[in-house]
Order: sequence, then structure tokens, then C-alpha cells
Amino acid sequence: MFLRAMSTFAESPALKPFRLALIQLGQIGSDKKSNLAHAREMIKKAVSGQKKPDLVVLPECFNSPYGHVHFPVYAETIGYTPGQTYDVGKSESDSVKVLSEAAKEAGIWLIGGSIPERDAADSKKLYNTCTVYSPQGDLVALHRKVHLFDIDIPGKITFKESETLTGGTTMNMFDTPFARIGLGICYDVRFPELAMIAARRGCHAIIYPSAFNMTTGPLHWELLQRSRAVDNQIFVSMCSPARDMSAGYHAWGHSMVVDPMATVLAEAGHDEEIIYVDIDPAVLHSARAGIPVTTQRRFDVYPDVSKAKTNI
Ligand SMILES: O=C(O)CCC(=O)C(=O)O
Repeated sequence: MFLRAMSTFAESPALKPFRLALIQLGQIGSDKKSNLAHAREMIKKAVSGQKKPDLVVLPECFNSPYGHVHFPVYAETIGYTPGQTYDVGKSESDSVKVLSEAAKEAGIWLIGGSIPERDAADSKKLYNTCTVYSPQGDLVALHRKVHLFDIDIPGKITFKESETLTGGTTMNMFDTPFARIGLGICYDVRFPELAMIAARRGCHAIIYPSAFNMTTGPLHWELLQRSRAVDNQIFVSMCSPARDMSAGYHAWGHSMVVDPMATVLAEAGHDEEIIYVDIDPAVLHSARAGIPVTTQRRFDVYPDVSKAKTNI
């Protein structure tokens, strides 16, 4: 007997067609002000074409060089509590102010990549944090990278975010008039639970500001996105910085959008670039109708992860 997942998607808003833009940002250097100014310029550029995007995404760690030694230097205090009104005008974070203004002037929803954040209550704690803005410039969601990027592939790459960062402890998503969107940051994509829980809490897409590297990028970047997409029958997207071989960290690039059938809808190269995708709800509905895993789950055999605690 199959148990039906009656309430799986009931509470989320209906998915409507929308246009997604990923900014594969270049020119990320040591000067935070110019990193922010360039991000703002590129957001303006992203909305200057004939068909304006509804949702714009920036990459991981876009306001500073990427590396655990840089996090304490660039960290900003945000002091956001989910569910409580946040006054951007009074924010201590320059990056939050710039992103809020950029979203407002462009009139778009903005997933503001990620920045190093200092905990308002415990200044010793730093996070890799993504903030999200409405077209009115309100800060509407915040996700702290849950899974820290600690890897060691001898002769290839060693990276230890936990040298200076603390992992987030919450799963985050937000509603727009066109979709419910789940959030993760880069290494979070390797943990299927996050995407699974987001999908089961009604997310139509999960978006990861990211920065894979030259070793794991070619191996797993596309595979992981297509896996999360097909497992959960949702849109999946990762937005990378452009590759800069003069920087300490060499990003893979290849910002990407994948549909619920695991088809790659768009992929950037490795230079600075903006890619656009029109999200078609019919693709999600036909994937779920044709391969009805969403209603074939066996909660008599394994637990129902949709009961996990999230901010929605
Ligand atoms: O998982 C990977 O291979 C790369 C992850 C990463 O670069 C990150 O979390 O920043």
C-alpha cells in the first residue's frame, strides 16, 4: 500500500512563469567597496534588456576574496531574525544596504549571493550568509551555510571553512508571487536532505549561491544539480563567480539552471556573464504527473522529512 503525501505541496503558492537571471560575477578583488559597486552595476545590467528578470542571483562570497583567512576581515554584522521586521536603513552591514538598494532600484527579487557574517550576539562566530531582498528592498530571508566546506583531496585541493566559520542551524526558504524558493550555499548541495526537505515543504526551486573549484567542478557541479532536480522534481540552480586565475581560489564558473526532469536549461562559460532562463511551470507539473514519485512515498518505511523544522 502506498501512503499518499496529501499535504506535500498544499501550502506553497502556485508556481507561475518567471524569469531567472544568474550573474556570474567577475572582478571580485580585495576592495569590498568596488566589489559591491560592481555587483550593483551588474544587477542594473541584468535588468536593462528587453525582458526583465523577476529574480536575480549573485554568487557565493561576492564581496570578498574566498578563503577562511579573509572571512574575519570582511565579516559584517547583520542582526536579522527570521519573522521579525528588519530596518535596512539601520543595518550595520554595508553589503545589506547596497543589495537592498540594488533590488529596489532594479525592482526585482534578489538572492544576494553570500557574504561573511559576524553573529550579532556572539562576535566570535562567523557565518557564510546569503540574504534575500524583495523588489521593495526589504530583507526577507537569510540562510547561513549549514555544511561547511572542509575537504582534502591530496595534491588537488585542501579547504577548511571551519577554521574560521560556524555552520548555520536552520533551513530557509521564501515566498514570492511566482514561486516558493529554497536556499542553500555551495557545499550544501552535496547534502540531499536540504533539497529534499525544501521540495517537500513546497519549494519549486532551490538556489545555491556557489563557488566550486577546478577539481570538483568538472566532476560534480552538473551531476549534483541534476541529482537534486530529479530526486525532488524541482528547478535547481547554482550561481558561481567568474574564474580568475590570478585569485587565490579558482572558481569553476559554469553557473547553471536545471529543470525538474534534470535537463540543463542554461549554462555559463567561465568568464563574467549573465544567463537568463524562463521558468515554465508546465515542466514541473508534467514531470510530477509523468513520474509520480511525489505521491508514491512510503512513509510507512521511512520518516516523512517534510515534518522537519524550516522557517516556512
Ligand atoms: O563541494 C564542492 O566540491 C565545492 C564546495 C565549495 O566550493 C564551497 O562550499 O564553497
